[in-house]
Amino acid sequence: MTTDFPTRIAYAEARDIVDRVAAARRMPVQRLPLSRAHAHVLAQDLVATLAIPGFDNAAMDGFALRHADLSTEGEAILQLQGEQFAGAPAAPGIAAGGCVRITTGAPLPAGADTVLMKEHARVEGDRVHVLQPPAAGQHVRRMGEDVRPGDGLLQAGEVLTPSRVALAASQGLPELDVVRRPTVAVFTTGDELIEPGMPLADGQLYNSNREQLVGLLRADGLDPVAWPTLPDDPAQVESALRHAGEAFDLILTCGGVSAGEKDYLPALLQRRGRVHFWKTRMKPGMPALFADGGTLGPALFLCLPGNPVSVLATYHAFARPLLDGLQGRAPRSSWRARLASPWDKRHERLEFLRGRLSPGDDGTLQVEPNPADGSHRMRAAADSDVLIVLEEGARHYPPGTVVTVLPY
Ligand SMILES: Nc1nc2c(c(=O)[nH]1)N[C@H]1C(S)=C(S)[C@@H](COP(=O)(O)OP(=O)(O)OC[C@H]3O[C@@H](n4cnc5c(N)ncnc54)[C@H](O)[C@@H]3O)O[C@H]1N2
Ligand code: MOO
Repeated sequence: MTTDFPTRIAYAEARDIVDRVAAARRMPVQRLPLSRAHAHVLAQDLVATLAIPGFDNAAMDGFALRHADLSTEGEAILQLQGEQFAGAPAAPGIAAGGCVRITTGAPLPAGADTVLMKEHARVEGDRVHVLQPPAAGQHVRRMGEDVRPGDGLLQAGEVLTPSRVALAASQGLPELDVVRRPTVAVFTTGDELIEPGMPLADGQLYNSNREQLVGLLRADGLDPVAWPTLPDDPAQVESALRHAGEAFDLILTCGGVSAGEKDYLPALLQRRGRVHFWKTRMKPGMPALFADGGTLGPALFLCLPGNPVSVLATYHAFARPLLDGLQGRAPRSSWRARLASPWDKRHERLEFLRGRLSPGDDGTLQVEPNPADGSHRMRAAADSDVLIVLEEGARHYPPGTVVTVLPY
């Protein structure tokens, strides 16, 4: 069969296509209050306007003093001249030989340069005995030592972790420009599928991929909508996908994308959509198909194979990079580990094995491949915590080989 789209391509080629399409379909920017901006991809650079700390202040509860007053031989005794609490403007100043009671975060009174911890002092009336003299400048947090005005703080493309949202809050910003998250519709397909909780007849099995996909998407900060399972009926498949294709940014399907008599998705997307690629030289997940919706609507369609482990692998191989690209997310870090056991591939294709990560005796990460490598072996996926990426080409992997791992 001749096709007008790439097929049986290398994973790197498929990823290039995904990345290119995603970049051309970047999601719009929206301004959100901080409390709703969490976990979004930032769409602006953030430059500091405020110094943090905004003023010299105490790092400990105790007494603000002038270090020069401690230079006498023997135990210094200072005159208590007042109090300085957090939230009040800095006290006017300390006279020679004096000190001011101060709490953590309170501005340092003019002239003071050091804080004596409460535990290192003994107070008798208005006299403060210095039991353990602090070093010059000790327990003082200097204005601007963390952030200076003009510093670059955050960059577009970074994910807003709680610490980053907090950093924006510390600059007094009530809102941030973030990338709108893609809306995602999830479809499972196949007459054999039954929802958990319903009785199972001969030849049927429970739908496990829906929960898997919804969980993967939620863990990536998305809010997917799972549609009822599509029956193996081309008219119903077309109708449902057309409705979803008009309403969502991305349609994720699983099953019905291979060569079976009831695999209707490839023909439908060739007829009504524009296929970017179908079939990649990888295992599992070979039949995955990626397309523009065309007359099915403006959505992108990523059709994953039905086998549960293929869903896991293709989510990481294609869906996550696509979602990252649509949101302009900065590249994720790549993790590597040493194979704890040898592995021989039975083919040259790129392979995503399941494995369990553990710290090795020498402190480097080790990964133990799970021998149950069939794409229906869900239990092996549940017993594991990473996908092990074995590149296309090489087949023999001795123990100790450094491999890329994708944690899940
Ligand atoms: N002649 C060929 N046969 C197959 C090929 C091929 O190239 N030529 N590819 C094989 C590969 S590789 C895969 S992967 C599967 C993928 O097929 P489909 O995407 O069409 O998926 P289905 O046939 O619908 O389902 C496969 C398998 O997964 C089970 N399944 C489906 N959905 C769910 C779900 N939601 N929850 C749990 N399990 C599900 C389904 O019952 C099947 O057992 O095709 C090979 N065949
Ligand atoms: O490539 Mo299919 O996704 O293994 O069983």
